[in-house]
Amino acid sequence: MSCNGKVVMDGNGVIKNHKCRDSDGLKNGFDENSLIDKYTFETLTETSDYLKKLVSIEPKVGIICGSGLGTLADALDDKIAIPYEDIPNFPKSTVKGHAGALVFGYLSGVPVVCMKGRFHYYEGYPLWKCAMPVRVMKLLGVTHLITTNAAGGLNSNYRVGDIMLVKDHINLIGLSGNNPLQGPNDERFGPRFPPMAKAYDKKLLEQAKEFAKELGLAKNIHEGVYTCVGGPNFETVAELRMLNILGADAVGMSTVHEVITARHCDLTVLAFSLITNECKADYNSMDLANLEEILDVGKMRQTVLQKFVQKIVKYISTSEDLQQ
Ligand SMILES: O=P(O)(O)O[C@H]1O[C@H](CO)[C@@H](O)[C@H]1O
Ligand code: HPA
Repeated sequence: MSCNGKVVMDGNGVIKNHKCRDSDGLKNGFDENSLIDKYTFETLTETSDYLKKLVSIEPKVGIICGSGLGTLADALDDKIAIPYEDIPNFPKSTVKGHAGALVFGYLSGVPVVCMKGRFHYYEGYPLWKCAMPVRVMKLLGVTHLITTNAAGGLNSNYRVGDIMLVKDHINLIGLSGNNPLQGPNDERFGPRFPPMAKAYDKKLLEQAKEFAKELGLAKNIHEGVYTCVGGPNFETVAELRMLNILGADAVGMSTVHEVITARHCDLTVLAFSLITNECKADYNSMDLANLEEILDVGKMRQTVLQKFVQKIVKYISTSEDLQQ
């Protein structure tokens, strides 16, 4: 039975024509937008094998470029960029500020792969699809993930242009029952119940803080809690107040599902947010977040962030105790 866009229910409210109700399970007949992971290990191996044949670079570090941060990929030497639309099983980027290419190359002499453009839940992709490139990175041989984002600053000490190293997250979408790991678990990726209490590598975070100071960012560097909302609308004042109470320091619409997927398959993770707007939980505030401003802040910080990431990648490649 196929899914033709019209949902047909039986008398008990059970969907009859949905592909994911078929008996052939994970491999075939799955609805594209099912909440449950459809990419099998074999499907993702097909994707990584395609890339391995095309590119001889064997990346050690994966980098995900946040909104307005695509220029992180421009700093690579000997770049090879492959548009997402040419990669088997890859979704496509649909948001301004996210170019849509996988870029292989070298940073400080270290082989890396960059996602120049990520996938967001609000684009209509289920979380497992948003996060699938992380598993492809793992299959390519990546051991460390650096994931970046543009985020609104909830912490009243944060200013536009500051950088927040993510020390922890609140998975708002996950707590309400939507998680990229939902569905049957394939142990070849990782365990059924992965711990998430130490998702962000402490040593890498401390070192990144030192690098930020060396780059003159001592007053601009923070560590804090990131929370991911579904978007695409920015938050209401009441929602911002709630996020403050929950203990979040920055809010965005990405990253958390990538980190969960990365930790599930045992990648070491560093994440940072570029604070692109200050979230004022005040009905009289005239500051309303908008994409153009967010992208401008990315431009303003592009050179220093390229240097920052370069230093981190070099450290990863040389630090004995971070080797996996
Ligand atoms: O998280 P990244 O991809 O950096 O993008 C952030 O910026 C966009 C809002 O302008 C949202 O997509 C938000 O998540
Ligand atoms: N809210 C959600 N996502 C964001 C924001 C914000 O204020 N700024 C950048 N991404």
